[in-house]
Amino acid sequence: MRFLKGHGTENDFVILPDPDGGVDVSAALVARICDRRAGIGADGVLRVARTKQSHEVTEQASAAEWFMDYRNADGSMAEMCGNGVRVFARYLVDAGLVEPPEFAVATRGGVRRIRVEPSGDITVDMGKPVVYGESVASVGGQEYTGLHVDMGNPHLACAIGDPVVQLDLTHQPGFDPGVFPGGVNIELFNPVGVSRVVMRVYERGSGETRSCGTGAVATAIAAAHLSGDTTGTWTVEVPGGTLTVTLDEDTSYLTGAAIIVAEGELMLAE
Ligand SMILES: N[C@@H](CCC[C@H](N)C(=O)O)C(=O)O
Repeated sequence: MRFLKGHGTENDFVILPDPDGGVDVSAALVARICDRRAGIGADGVLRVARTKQSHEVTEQASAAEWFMDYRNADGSMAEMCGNGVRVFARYLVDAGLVEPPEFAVATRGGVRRIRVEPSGDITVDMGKPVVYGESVASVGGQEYTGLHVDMGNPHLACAIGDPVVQLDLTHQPGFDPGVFPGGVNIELFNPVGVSRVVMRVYERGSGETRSCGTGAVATAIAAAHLSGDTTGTWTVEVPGGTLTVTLDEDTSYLTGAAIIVAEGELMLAE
């Protein structure tokens, strides 16, 4: 099986091109591929499928030719991945499968519009975040109140008073399973300037990662909420680099680098 490896601000993915729809990505196979010692190593897998061959895609989404079948490192499915869809887009462009600079990609969370910037960065229209109420995460015995934001996938974005660098994110943070029955991605951030935050994330199904695109938008929403804003541009510094999030009245945009670093033949099988 052919694969490629790519990342967006070091949120890394194995890409499995599957234009004919023959690749069966079981949870066990995904977990083996993502294993950083026994596999290739990644935060997730992006299967590149044709929308018309994908049963999970709605009628409306079939306007996009390609469907991002995203899996977390533990093999679980997620609705959306902001960095993943940008790396997916980079692959489609490099492979000549779409016409840049603007095209659409179908995801379980709906169709996402992509724009390749003159700089080479990739912007994705992430849709309008849905803000629910507050909830609480606990890390290392400390409780942090955050904002429950739905980006297609669930997030709890918590502002903390101290620098996020000192947090121990080697274990799953606590959260309210009554609010998040399907699990949640937890962002912890501290503001470091005007419209600028530093963020770390513990992702559902993948553990701590060096970046999370949907999490960066959820964090920008939470930071905007704290400063009484609803629109504007936020710089989100993550361990793997810097993302830019723009919020307007109708939608949100995520911009950053998306890079393919390798390709090869996968020897792992079912
Ligand atoms: N890293 C992603 C989010 C991937 C999915 C997430 N772990 C979930 O289960 O919802 C991003 O860049 O958005």
